[in-house]
Amino acid sequence: MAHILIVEARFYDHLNDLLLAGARAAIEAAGHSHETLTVPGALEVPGAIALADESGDYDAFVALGVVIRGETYHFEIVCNESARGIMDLTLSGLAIGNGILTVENEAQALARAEKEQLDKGGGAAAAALAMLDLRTRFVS
Ligand SMILES: Nc1c(NC[C@H](O)[C@H](O)[C@H](O)CO)[nH]c(=O)[nH]c1=O
Ligand SMILES: CC(=O)[C@@H](O)COP(=O)(O)O
Repeated sequence: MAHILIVEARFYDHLNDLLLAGARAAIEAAGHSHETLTVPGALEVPGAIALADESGDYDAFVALGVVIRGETYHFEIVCNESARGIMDLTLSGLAIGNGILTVENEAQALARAEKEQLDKGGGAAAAALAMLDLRTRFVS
C-alpha cells in the first residue's frame, strides 16, 4: 500500500472540497492511504511538496487547487510558475499528479472539480499513482 500526500492550495474552499473528494476517492479505490496538507495558494504547492518529500514519508503527491483569472498578469504567473515548479519536481523523480485548475471563471472550475463531472481531482490522483508505478518499475 502506498502513502500519498495531497497538497491543496486552498484559495476557494468549496471548489477545493470537490477536488479533494475526487482525489481521495480515487486513492482509496486503488487501495492506498493519504493525508492532506493545506497551503495558501498554488504558488506554495511546489515548495510544500519539496519540503514534504524531505521527510521520506510519502510515495507520491497530488497537487490540487484552483486558479481563476483576475484583472492582472498575476494569473499567468500563478499558473505558469506553479506548473513549472511541479514539473521540475516531476523531472527530478517525484511521482506527482497535477490537479491545479487554471480557468477563466467559477463555472469552468465547478465542471472540472465535481467528481460526477470531469473529476480533475480524481484524474490527478490517478496520474500520481501511474507515475508511482513507473517510479517503482524503473527506479531501484
Ligand atoms: N489568485 C490565486 C492565487 N494567488 C495566490 C498565490 O498562489 C500565492 O498564494 C500568493 O501569491 C502568495 O505567495 N492562488 C490560487 O491558488 N488561486 C488563485 O486564484
Ligand atoms: C489568479 C490570481 O492571482 C487572481 O486572483 C489575482 O486577481 P487580480 O489579477 O485581479 O489581482
